[in-house]
Formats: sequence, C-alpha cells, structure tokens
Amino acid sequence: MSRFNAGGIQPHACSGFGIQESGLIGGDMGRPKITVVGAGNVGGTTAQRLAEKDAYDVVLVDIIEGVPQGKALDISQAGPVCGYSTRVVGTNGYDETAGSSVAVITSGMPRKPGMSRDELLTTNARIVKSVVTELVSRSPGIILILVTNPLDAMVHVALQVSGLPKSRIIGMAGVLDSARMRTFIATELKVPGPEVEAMVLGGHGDTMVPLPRYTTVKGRPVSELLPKERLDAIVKRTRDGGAEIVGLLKTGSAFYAPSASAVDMVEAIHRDQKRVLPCAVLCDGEYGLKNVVVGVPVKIGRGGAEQVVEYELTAEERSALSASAAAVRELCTVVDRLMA
Ligand SMILES: NC(=O)c1ccc[n+]([C@@H]2O[C@H](COP(=O)([O-])OP(=O)(O)OC[C@H]3O[C@@H](n4cnc5c(N)ncnc54)[C@H](O)[C@@H]3O)[C@@H](O)[C@H]2O)c1
Ligand SMILES: O=C(O)C[C@H](O)C(=O)O
Repeated sequence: MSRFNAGGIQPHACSGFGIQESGLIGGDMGRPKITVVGAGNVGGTTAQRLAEKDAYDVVLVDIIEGVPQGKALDISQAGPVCGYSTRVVGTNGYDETAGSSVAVITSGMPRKPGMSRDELLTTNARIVKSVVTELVSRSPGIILILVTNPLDAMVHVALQVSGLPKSRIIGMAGVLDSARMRTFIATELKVPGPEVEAMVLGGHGDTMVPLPRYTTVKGRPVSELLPKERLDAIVKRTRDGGAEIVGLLKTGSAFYAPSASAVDMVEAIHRDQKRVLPCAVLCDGEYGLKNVVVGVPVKIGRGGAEQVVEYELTAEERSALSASAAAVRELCTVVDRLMA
C-alpha cells in the first residue's frame, strides 16, 4: 500500500481545510455505503476492489441498461470464492445511492490515442454536472472522489454544482501519477515498488509536477541512487504515463492502477488514516495558489480532505506548480463558459 508520509521529510506548514464531518453513514448491513458512478473499466474495477475489502455496501450506477446490474451480480458471485459477502447493487438510477458516505465518479468518456485529456472537457463536464446533482440530492453528507477527465476541471465542476464544502470534493490523480513514478523507479533499481515513496503534484496533464526531491527508496533520496539522465527520463515517462497506456490499449485508457488509487483514497477516508496523499483539491492560498483546483499533498481522513500540507519547494518547483495551476485555471474558464 502506498504511504505518502513524505519519507521523513517534515512539512513546514499545514493549513486548515474547514473540515466538516461527513457523518460516514452506514448502509443496509451497517456497513458504509460507497457509490461508484460509471460501470465501465475504471468503475467496474473500482466496484470489484471495494467488494473485495468486505467492509462496504457497494452501489454501481451507469446509464447503460443491464451493465451495472450484470457487473454487480458478477462481482457478488465472486464473493463465495474470494471470501467476501459484500452487497453489490447495480442500477440505472440514484435511489439506491441514498445515504452514501463516499461516491467515486468515473462516468464519462475516456480519451483515444492522439487525444489530450482536455478534449474530453465538454462531454464530461455535462455528465459530471448531472451525476453530482443526483448524488448530492440523496446523500447531503457525501464525500465525492472525482476520477473523470480532465480531472482538475471536473473537480471544479463538482465544486460549482454541489454546494459541498471543498473538504468533501477530492480529485484522484496524484496517487496514480505517483504510483507510476514509484513503479518506474522500482523497476530501474530492482527494488519492491512499495519501498519507493514519490510525490507528483500539479494538474493531471502535460504540466504535472513530479518531485524527485521528495522521492525516496527506504528513506534514501532517489537522486543518490540514480544518475540525473535516468531520473529525467523517469520524470518524463511519469508525465506521459496515461498516454503510454492509451497508446498500447488502442481503445480506452488505464483502469487497474486508477481503480486501485481511488480505492486507496476511499480506505484513507473510512479508516480515518490521516495519510498525506497527493490529491486535486481547491487551494485557498496554499503554495501561493488561490481559488484553483490542483494536485497538492492533502491529509485524507474521515473529514475528507482535512488539510493541505505545504512542503518546502524550490523556486523552480514552485514555478512549475504555478504554471500547472495556470493551465488548469484556463481550462476551468472554458468550462465555466460552457456551464453558464
Ligand atoms: N483521474 C485519473 O487519473 C483517471 C484515470 C483513468 C481514467 N480516468 C477517466 O475516467 C473516465 C472513465 O474511464 P473508463 O476507462 O472507465 O471509461 P469507460 O468508457 O470504460 O466507462 C465510462 C462509463 O461511464 C458511463 N457513463 C457515461 N455517462 C454516464 C452518466 N451520465 N451516468 C452514469 N454513467 C455514465 C458509460 O456508460 C461507461 O460505462 C474517463 O473520463 C477517463 O479519462 C481518469
Ligand atoms: O490517460 C488517460 O487518459 C487516463 C488517465 O488520466 C491516466 O492517467 O491513465
């Protein structure tokens, strides 16, 4: 399991995040109810991984008739073999989602080879807007984990339409991007992936900001273990990590690591782990960024995004993060016009 505890590096400041307890409401068996919207590659796999935890009730929603129902039944029927008794419900509506503590939103188009994530903006903004409205009307205490791309702009849409506090709207991207960087380093150094800590900040796009300075193997800075040109190549491969998989798959995009990352965030919330994970949240002055959604280190617990944790950044790192935030801001201006 990933543990972004900064490998012994102390954050120099934390800012409060206006936590409001979500209540973490129980489902029918007294287990927390987690809704997954979108029963495609990421959503279906997320529902499966959640079911395997044997700790939640899972509701899987999609607009295609039969698909969420069929996948829910299939996942349920794996239970006796795998040793879980999770109740999994598939539906084309939202009534079953009432009382959800967390929803993972994966509904929307994936990109095709040659496309950027930003090209999904118009279609996916409409989908996310309607999904968030349906969810929040039935589960006012909900915490939303956004997965749909373009990720940071979709978090912005959810903030605009939901009326929820910013602590309860969190984008999944940094855990995935960091997991990719960890994997590349582990492969290069022939060490187990879980022994590598990494931190990737910024928007989930071409401007993302992998931070080699905060990347360690069993506490040792990776810069002591790899020559600069190898590290530069890994940083580039991390930035292009999503496109690499889109190019290989030909149809659709990554879903095993994305679903694992989303479930890691659900677990951090439900187990009140207070782990520091890179997540896309609305910044309010942290890192000098005001009123923009971008990937930053966030303490995740029962209250959702409980605190943005400020690591010391060099001038170069800070300027890369600002540039990434500026790119997100530009996209959000477009989406605001679309939704006006
Ligand atoms: N944030 C990340 O790091 C990350 C990682 C992987 C994928 N993604 C994004 O997640 C999204 C889903 O990817 P996927 O591979 O699962 O795609 P997919 O095509 O396999 O599944 C998407 C599902 O959404 C459903 N859907 C569409 N409109 C809906 C609506 N209004 N209500 C409910 N369901 C609806 C579709 O019917 C489909 O089943 C894409 O936008 C992709 O780019 C993001
Ligand atoms: O690359 C994509 O389009 C999907 C996702 O954002 C990813 O990084 O795998």
